[in-house]
Amino acid sequence: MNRSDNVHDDRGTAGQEAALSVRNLWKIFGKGADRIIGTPDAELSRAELKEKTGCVVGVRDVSFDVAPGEVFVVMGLSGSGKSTLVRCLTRLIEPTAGDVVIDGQDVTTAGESQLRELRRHHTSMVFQHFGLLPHRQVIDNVAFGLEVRGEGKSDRRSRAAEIVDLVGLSGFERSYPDQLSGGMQQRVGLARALANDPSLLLFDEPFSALDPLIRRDMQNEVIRLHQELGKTMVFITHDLAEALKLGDRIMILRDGAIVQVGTPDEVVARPADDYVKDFVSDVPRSHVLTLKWVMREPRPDDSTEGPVMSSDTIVRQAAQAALASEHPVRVVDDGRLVGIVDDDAILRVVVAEEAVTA
Ligand SMILES: Nc1ncnc2c1ncn2[C@@H]1O[C@H](COP(=O)(O)OP(=O)(O)OP(=O)(O)O)[C@@H](O)[C@H]1O
Repeated sequence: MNRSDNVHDDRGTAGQEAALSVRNLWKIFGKGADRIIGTPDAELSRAELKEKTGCVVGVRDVSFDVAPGEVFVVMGLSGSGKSTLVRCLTRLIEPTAGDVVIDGQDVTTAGESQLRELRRHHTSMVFQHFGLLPHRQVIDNVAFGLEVRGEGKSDRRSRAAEIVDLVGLSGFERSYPDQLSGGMQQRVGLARALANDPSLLLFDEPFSALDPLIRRDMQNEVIRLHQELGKTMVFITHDLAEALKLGDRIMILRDGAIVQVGTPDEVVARPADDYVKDFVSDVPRSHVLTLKWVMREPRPDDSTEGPVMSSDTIVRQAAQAALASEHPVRVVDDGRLVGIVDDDAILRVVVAEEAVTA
């Protein structure tokens, strides 16, 4: 397939070098997998291919770019290929075909030592099951990556202490993992991932095993850390609410292939197909949609006295002022009138949502 044909969405990197660039990535599990790509068998569905060859498609011809500082969420049902994809990025799983470039370095052709350097210095991963070393105190778990990298004890301890503080674990430096709650253990996981100052953080369903309230705290923690540190993040989840909360963009996978890539409001407003529509059907739309999706063209007879808002205002935030005014909202971007929002456009979103949640 022509490469440019398969780049679903590269707006995230317009005009700048991507932090992560993935092209035509495939992972097929099973014997003879590398002989399938490029043949008609590669076009078979996952079930058909398994039936015919015994091989299983984990990731199917996936291409995307992630911009520096972007939070890119990969979402899909169980078995859609999320974990396989994220593991292929640093070759914890060897891709069957395709290219991965991180910070300008070609991962797919990297030799052993380059790969080690990339894993130690450029990327870090946060796992669902924490992966902490049980016989080490928090401080030494956090410092572990620095130790592997060969840094001296006092340097790595002082760096680890900084990061422990950053993730809100001061006072627990000397605790062992089993003395901590699940949420706190995952804070250690986060701290360990941040300790080597990676440019790319990979999260594989990190909060799926946590209670809902702790999970919300941890999501807020990721948002805070992202605001403070500006790291590029690829975040895997099967939870749409989490995806919408964290993602600058969301990529939805089914059977290993991309179904849609878009901003949260795009995915909710224009689901690419019934699979995505199903996912977003019970999302509170007023919390996600912006005025851009509900405004209409201005007309010469429109009132000029309505409240002024930008097109990226969330409908829920606009609703009160919009409905309180006798005049429709004037949507103004960069000093230019780009649309009008009538009360009924707001009500359609809010009322439809009440019907869903009732
Ligand atoms: N080592 C393997 N050998 C064979 N098939 C595998 C292997 N690992 C994964 N698969 C298959 O690849 C597909 C994608 O699996 P993957 O674990 O990446 O999905 P996922 O979206 O991460 O699912 P989950 O949310 O359940 O973790 C599945 O059909 C899975 O059975």
